[in-house]
Amino acid sequence: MEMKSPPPCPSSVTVRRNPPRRARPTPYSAAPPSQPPSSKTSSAIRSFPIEDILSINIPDKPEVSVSTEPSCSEKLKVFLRIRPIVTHKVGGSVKTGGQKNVWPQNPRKKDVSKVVGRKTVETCLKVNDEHSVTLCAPQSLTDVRRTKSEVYEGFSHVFCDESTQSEVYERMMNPLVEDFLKGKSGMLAAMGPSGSGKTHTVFGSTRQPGMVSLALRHIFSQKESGRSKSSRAFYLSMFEIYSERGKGEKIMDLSQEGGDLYMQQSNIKGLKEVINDVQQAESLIASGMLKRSTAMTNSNIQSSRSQCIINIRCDLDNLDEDQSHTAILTIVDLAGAEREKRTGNQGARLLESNFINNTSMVFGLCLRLTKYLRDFLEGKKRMALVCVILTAKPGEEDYQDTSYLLRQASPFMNIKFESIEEQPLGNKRRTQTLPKAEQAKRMKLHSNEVCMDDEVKRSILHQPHKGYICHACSISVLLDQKKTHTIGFMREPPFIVGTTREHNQNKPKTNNEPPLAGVGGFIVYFGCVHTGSRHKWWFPNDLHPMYI
Ligand SMILES: Nc1ncnc2c1ncn2[C@@H]1O[C@H](COP(=O)(O)OP(=O)(O)OP(=O)(O)O)[C@@H](O)[C@H]1O
Repeated sequence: MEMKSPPPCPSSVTVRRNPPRRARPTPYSAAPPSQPPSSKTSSAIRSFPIEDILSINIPDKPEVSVSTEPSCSEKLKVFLRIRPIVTHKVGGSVKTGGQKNVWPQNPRKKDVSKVVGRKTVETCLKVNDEHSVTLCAPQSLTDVRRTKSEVYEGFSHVFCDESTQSEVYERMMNPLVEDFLKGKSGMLAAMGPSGSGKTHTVFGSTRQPGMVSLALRHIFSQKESGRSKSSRAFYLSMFEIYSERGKGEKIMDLSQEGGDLYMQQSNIKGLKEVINDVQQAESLIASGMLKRSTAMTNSNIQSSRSQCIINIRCDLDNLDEDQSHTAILTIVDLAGAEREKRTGNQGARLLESNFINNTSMVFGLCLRLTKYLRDFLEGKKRMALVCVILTAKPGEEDYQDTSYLLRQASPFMNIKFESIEEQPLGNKRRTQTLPKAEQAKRMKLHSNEVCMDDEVKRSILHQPHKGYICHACSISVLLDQKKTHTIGFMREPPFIVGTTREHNQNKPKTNNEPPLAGVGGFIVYFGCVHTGSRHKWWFPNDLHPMYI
């Protein structure tokens, strides 16, 4: 009898790196009320690293009304752009990587190997479809470490190496700009390893303008067509965050006469904003690019050595409704993550690399925490769309960089956040349709805030420190069972939005500190971007522990 031979062993196994998973819900229970508050409680809260974020200068009064419509959940948009393989000669050998002002002829082959010049270059990244890629380990690694190929899926869109700037713009940037023109803020951040095409995507070149130029042209073409009743004024600023020899970080205004900037309460002071027309805006970008710190590294002939941030601000005045509103479109070109081994950086360059890697990592972490920190990441910008474009290098020798990027970004795909729709400018505020009982519960955090009706206001005035709920973001200050003591803040899912400071003075200094002479306590700071208010709340030590 003829024996059938078993099927050959696959040389590589496909692993789905980011299968759709349900996040475990955050436990919704507080510590037992009987448990006395300890220093442990306050220190746990104090370790929540958002002190800086909370000091964002939020305007006292919101500029637009916020509806009480149920919020809808939105996904962080993550795009992947694969750079074409470029070869250049370094010391007689052909290397893949970035080369200044050399535009490769994109090969038409969709195979995993690409013919560049006379040399065949293996690629490590294969596009499966619009939303997924397979990362294939090079032969050398599969032999030694039995490294498997991995599928990464869930991207909003994968741009292959042949994609043009205008294709990327249409799919990724255009929705952001359209929303921005309607008064919604948004952010695009480009992240990826050094030399992967972040700066190319964001700024491009004269022949291939990038997202910033295309967005400006789009914005000004709308402005000139004067299609709405609103009057709009646009402003543009460009600055970089860099580190000199790894010592601290500095901010530099990249406008022509701009110099060093400094932070004041998380606001950048002295940043110049210009704009009248698209030419002026583009010349600011061009001169900013010349000023930006760049250097030659092994990965990129003109590598960005700073995080560059461009803000396009739009002040909308609705002539009919006598309302004004500000929206900001932020575009971030992050410096590329670098592996020391690959860049061969030393001395000052190495210190710079450490700074870049650290800030990129922190940015990555912030994005992972977006579902919690989104409000703070956005600062005063409401209802922002956040997009990330990952740029990847597909060369065989780029495997490690690309693998790191995809692994780091994989959790981004699952980030969802609650978005609360703003009413479009010019619409009258919706009237409250909530049941009376519910309305009574909805007390405001500050007596001078707007989304509060008179009934609620009266109840607050009578109980000025009992606990309030913000309509828009449902951050609430909880009361204990007798409704006489504040025991914490919560939200859906519950989380603390504040930081604490020991406060043992007998006599409170402000109205927010209830006059409980002789009782020590601590203060919780928190902010609400929807109502535009910052709050400070005092907790006596002998009250119930807080929700964490
Ligand atoms: N899609 C693309 N098409 C053609 N050339 C590209 C593309 N992406 C990048 N390049 C070229 O590759 C080189 C490196 O790109 P770029 O400087 O944009 O990388 P980067 O990610 O910003 O690097 P760094 O983080 O070091 O600043 C440049 O010469 C750029 O022109």
